[in-house]
Amino acid sequence: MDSRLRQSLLEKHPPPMADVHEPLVRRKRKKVLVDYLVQFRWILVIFVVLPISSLIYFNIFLGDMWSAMKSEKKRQKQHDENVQKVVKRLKQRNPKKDGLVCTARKPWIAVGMRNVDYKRARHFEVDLSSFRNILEIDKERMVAKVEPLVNMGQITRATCPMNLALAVVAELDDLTVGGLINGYGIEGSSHLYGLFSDTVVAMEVVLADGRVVRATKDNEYSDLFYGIPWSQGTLGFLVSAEIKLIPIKEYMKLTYIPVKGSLKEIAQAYADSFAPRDGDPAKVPDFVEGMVYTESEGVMMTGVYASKEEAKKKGNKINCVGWWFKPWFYQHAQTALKRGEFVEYIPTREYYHRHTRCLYWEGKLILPFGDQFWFRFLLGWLMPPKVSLLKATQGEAIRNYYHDNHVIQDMLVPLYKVGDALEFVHREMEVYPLWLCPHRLYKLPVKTMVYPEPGFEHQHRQGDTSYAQMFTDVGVYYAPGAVLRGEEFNGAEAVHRLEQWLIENHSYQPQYAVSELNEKDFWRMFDASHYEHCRHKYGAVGTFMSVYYKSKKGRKTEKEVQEAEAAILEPAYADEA
Ligand SMILES: NC(=O)C1=CN([C@@H]2O[C@H](COP(=O)(O)OP(=O)(O)OC[C@H]3O[C@@H](n4cnc5c(N)ncnc54)[C@H](OP(=O)(O)O)[C@@H]3O)[C@@H](O)[C@H]2O)C=CC1
Ligand SMILES: C=C(/C=C/[C@@H](C)[C@H]1CC[C@H]2C3=CC=C4C[C@@H](O)CC[C@]4(C)[C@H]3CC[C@]12C)C(C)C
Repeated sequence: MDSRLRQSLLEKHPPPMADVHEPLVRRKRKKVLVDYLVQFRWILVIFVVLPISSLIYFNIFLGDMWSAMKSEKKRQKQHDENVQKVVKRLKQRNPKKDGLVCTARKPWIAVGMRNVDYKRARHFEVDLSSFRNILEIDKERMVAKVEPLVNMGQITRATCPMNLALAVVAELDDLTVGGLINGYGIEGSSHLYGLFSDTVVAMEVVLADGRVVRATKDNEYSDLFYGIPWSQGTLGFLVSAEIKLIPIKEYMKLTYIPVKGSLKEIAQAYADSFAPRDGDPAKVPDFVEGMVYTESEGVMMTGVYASKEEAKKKGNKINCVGWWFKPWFYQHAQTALKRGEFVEYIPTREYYHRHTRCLYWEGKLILPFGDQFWFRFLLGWLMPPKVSLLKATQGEAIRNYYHDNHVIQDMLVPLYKVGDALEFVHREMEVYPLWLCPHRLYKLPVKTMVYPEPGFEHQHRQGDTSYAQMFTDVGVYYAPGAVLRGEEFNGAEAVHRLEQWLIENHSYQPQYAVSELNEKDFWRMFDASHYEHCRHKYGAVGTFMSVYYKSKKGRKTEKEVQEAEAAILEPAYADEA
């Protein structure tokens, strides 16, 4: 059918949403200045962002080396002194005139997408910038004790040479332990270990009244321990965390499995790649991720740790994906669609950070020729641009462009609903590639902000166990099909529909993303009961901002700031004060 005729028919008789499997047909959109700013952003990126990024990376590298050279005892001593500075700073706050408390980390430095508007309104900052040391690597307890600003690049550099790693190593080098615990963190090992916060053994927290406590699963602060993940730093300041380590080997033996079929079939092949239907644990890989390239093509990747002896055996292919001139990882994986299934050995640390160089596939939009051979060879060593510098140089126009004409969202959905989620995204957004990464969602002794579906354990669905439901992060990052075709797209509306879909399907959206949720819907998605219990019990109300206030999109008005500050006066809170 002629596309104009189809469009006018669709406008006159819009089909009911639930039946539509085809993406919506939309009107053409006129190009405006910001389209050109985005199109030619590469000029600024090449001449300003990339050179400064590499200087910053080098500087940070020297800082990490400097920190590593200090003795463990010295690092611990400095840590204790810095904790006392946090306590002192909190005590300086005058609740009558100072704003509510948050960290002093600048909005553009954080990796997330939300605008962090609460740091642009009245607030009281506590500087945690000196908390960037690995305090101890305890090989006997298999635990790493680290400060919250330790990042993923730093930790893998320290642990991989010892054949150890955090059980969940979030992918981008710049992600910090503090952000991953107070928010969410995930990687291809989360089908075994859960989210980043599930791998934490103990947290050292400074509470609103200046008390310093160590919370674990089973001590008197266990409620705080379970309350902190997803709380966005609204219960207290995390000043160190003890995190589970696992033994690893030098290489990841990675199998690339091409899949062709409908989105539902791709979802099934993805589930089969890591959750064997017969439940045989020997068939569960150490690592897994899926990439969906079109509505009918995907590649599933499963990894198993391998020793260097095995990797170097004759006939095995070693691929050092971390070299600057190598093809971008998502494009390399895509070749499986033409080549068929193949296996290769990737050095483990390079594997952990495989999407860093091209920021998943977002790098393609920022530097359209960044994936070309000549660029990779000549300038690839400068990649990636630092997310913080991209944010610092993007200006209001590009920032809004990303909200209106781009999607950066994750949908955390039960595994058996992945097919539905893929169809939803295809229909509403047509974003490709999509990232699939499974994670366990544990049944905990308390109902935390995110929790498995009630009664899931009686359904015996693929991937589930009696103690955890298998979920999947469907990562939706890139320009939607409509935008690529020059058609109209309303990012805010699309995100709103996505969030409603998530709520209706017992699914979650990480709070680093831009959200359109109002307060009522926020608390329909997340459970408030345990969080509120901790807010009251640990005196956070009236000192720390609330998690919805932090997650809410848009500049804060003076009225909103005052309301947030006045929360302590509300009767429910006043009783406890
Ligand atoms: N692979 C993955 O898992 C990925 C995860 N992400 C997301 O990025 C975020 C991490 O980004 P990053 O820049 O490291 O973190 P951020 O600085 O963005 O911190 C995230 C939140 O955690 C709070 N927070 C951070 N440190 C502390 C602390 N020591 N004590 C109390 N609260 C704290 C921050 O509070 P405040 O606002 O007061 O500063 C903020 O609300 C995560 O939340 C994650 O969702 C993004 C990409 C990939
Ligand atoms: C959640 C995951 C990964 C997410 C990444 C793909 C995104 C996380 C933060 C994103 C970005 C932040 C700020 C930006 C500045 C803009 O001017 C351009 C885009 C971007 C670089 C943007 C790009 C995507 C992210 C890196 C995991 C769980 C997979």
